[in-house]
Amino acid sequence: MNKEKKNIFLIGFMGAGKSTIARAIKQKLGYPVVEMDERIVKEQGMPISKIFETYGELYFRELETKLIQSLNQQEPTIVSCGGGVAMRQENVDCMRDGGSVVFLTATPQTIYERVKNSTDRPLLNGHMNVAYISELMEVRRPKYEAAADILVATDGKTKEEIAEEIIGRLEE
Ligand SMILES: Nc1ncnc2c1ncn2[C@@H]1O[C@H](COP(=O)(O)OP(=O)(O)O)[C@@H](O)[C@H]1O
Ligand SMILES: O=C(O)C1=C[C@@H](OP(=O)(O)O)[C@@H](O)[C@H](O)C1
Ligand SMILES: [Mg+2]
Repeated sequence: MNKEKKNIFLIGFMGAGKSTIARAIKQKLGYPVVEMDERIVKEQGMPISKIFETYGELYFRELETKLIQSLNQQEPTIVSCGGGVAMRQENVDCMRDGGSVVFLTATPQTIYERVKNSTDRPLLNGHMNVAYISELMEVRRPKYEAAADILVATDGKTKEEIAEEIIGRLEE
């Protein structure tokens, strides 16, 4: 692993497993995890859906940018990004400066199965179906791909398998 690039940023669509895999990598490497959504929820004192509802999406996006720019680079950290973080070039520049960027993928069907009961992903409110997930994923895919150092498919793999694959590929 490149010692200058200490952090591991997990990016990808909602439900790709960023939060889950961040914890699985922590189990293996012992690095602390920054869960971006969780930090923002704590700081704002309300769930993501409430932040969107009260202040709008742009406000949330600004909070994401501020947070990613403030991340402590002193010790290696695993960063579980929100699914929209890689859509802003300034966020991507910041991630690429501070670490390795890992794009987790899953098919729209897999994503749907993973998030269908979720009530705190406001972008999917009223659109909880495979067709919409597929459409939004295609819009976002070029940005995820451009931001990433490596791409790891997650369909049909356990979190431990995915974590090991990521660690192995980053060590190459
Ligand atoms: N590899 C996997 N296999 C099966 N279920 C998974 C896998 N990765 C994540 N999940 C499940 O999918 C849901 C969404 O995962 P999460 O980590 O919250 O995704 P993200 O942070 O990318 O939105 C959770 O219920 C999680 O347990
Ligand atoms: O893709 C997005 O734009 C978002 C993804 C969510 O995080 P997860 O990817 O962890 O669901 C959360 O940050 C917010 O609802 C917006
Ligand atoms: Mg998450």
